[in-house]
Amino acid sequence: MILFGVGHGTLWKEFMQGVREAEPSTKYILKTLMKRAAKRWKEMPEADKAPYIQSANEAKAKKPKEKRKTALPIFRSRCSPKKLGELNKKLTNNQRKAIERLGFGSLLNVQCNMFPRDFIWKLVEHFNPKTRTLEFGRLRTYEITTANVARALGLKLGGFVLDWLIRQITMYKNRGAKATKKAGKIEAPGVGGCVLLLMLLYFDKEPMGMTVGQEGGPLIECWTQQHIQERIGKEENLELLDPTLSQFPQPCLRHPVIAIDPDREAYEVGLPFIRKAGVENKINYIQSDGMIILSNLLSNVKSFRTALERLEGEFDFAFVDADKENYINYHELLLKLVKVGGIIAYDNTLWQGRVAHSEHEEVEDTYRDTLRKVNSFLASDSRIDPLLVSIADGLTLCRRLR
Ligand SMILES: C[S@@+](CC[C@H](N)C(=O)[O-])C[C@H]1O[C@@H](n2cnc3c(N)ncnc32)[C@H](O)[C@@H]1O
Repeated sequence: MILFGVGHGTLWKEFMQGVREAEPSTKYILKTLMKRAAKRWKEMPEADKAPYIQSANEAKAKKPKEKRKTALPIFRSRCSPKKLGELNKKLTNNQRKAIERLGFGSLLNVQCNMFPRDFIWKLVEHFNPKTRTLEFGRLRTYEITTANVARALGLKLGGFVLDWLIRQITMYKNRGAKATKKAGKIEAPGVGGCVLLLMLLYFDKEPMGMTVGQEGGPLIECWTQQHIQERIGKEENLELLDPTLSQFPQPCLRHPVIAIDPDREAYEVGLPFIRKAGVENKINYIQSDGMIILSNLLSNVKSFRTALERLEGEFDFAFVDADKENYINYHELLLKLVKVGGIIAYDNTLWQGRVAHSEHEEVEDTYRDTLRKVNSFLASDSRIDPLLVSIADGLTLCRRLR
């Protein structure tokens, strides 16, 4: 919208005042008013525009633009139907024919220019590359076959695409979905392969009343952005969107157990005991970096919004036993997620007694200083009532006061 592109707050105010005075009983919707204001701006002689532009520029110079806080993406992917669509538009006829001859003609007709990252990430989390199935608890599993892939992408054979996808997701899971630092910036972990495919196949197997692609044509040619939005909307209505919540029986919804660790094997060490205790269905393991997940739970990322509404201030207890350098950062996020009166526990706060060594005593590990800082920070934080319990390696229990 031109009007706001140049920042004419003053013009808008004047315009609104004029509308209110001249048409006091008219109720316009904002969009209509904005269109009218934009038209007026367009028709205004340049000389009349000048003072508005000047005042907008002055206001801009006075107020430095605040950096928009966006949540860290959960994962990076090079899979982009939008870019593919843009590329397709630039192809010559000969190039298109060559692509068709190679058997990839359906990719020239890709309809979905949308990549719902959170949703796809959840499907990646639920995809078991060993069994080639999307697993949502024991009762909902969908096997992905090469024939499914071939149909979804309109290929003669889907084996190589599926093998590639499985290899990439296996690597992502084995590597540990850990954020990396590049040029001082935290980067979300990357997943290779055609991950969009997982979503199209899942929709095909769980259409939730939609008939897109049921004629049998390539799914990639059938699913448009509108279809995808509608289908995801249905998932939201059924409260299935967030697997964090969907896997729990109703009475546990308010208090799910979320276990975060980038190392799946570490989680699998405990799994037999979890199974023996019969509580596997109450634990949602997320293979990822703690900071990424906690900050996303508190962000406005669309599909996490449901989780936020339910989870902010809803946790009774949090246990932190990883990534000591981030304890203080976790603390800030956990103070939002854990309810007032709830407990946040930090492990290893005595660090085998080394935190009590004198300042000048030589020690060969960096965690001593880190944990000393953590201990002083917690001891002086008025939002909590901390208690350092001298069991095992030291466990600090913090009760949230406000
Ligand atoms: C000391 S072990 C935890 C042991 C577990 N709490 C227990 O008592 O059996 C530390 C774990 O933290 C995990 N970890 C390391 N960095 C992490 C991070 N950034 N986010 C989440 N977990 C992380 C490691 O993979 C490792 O499994």
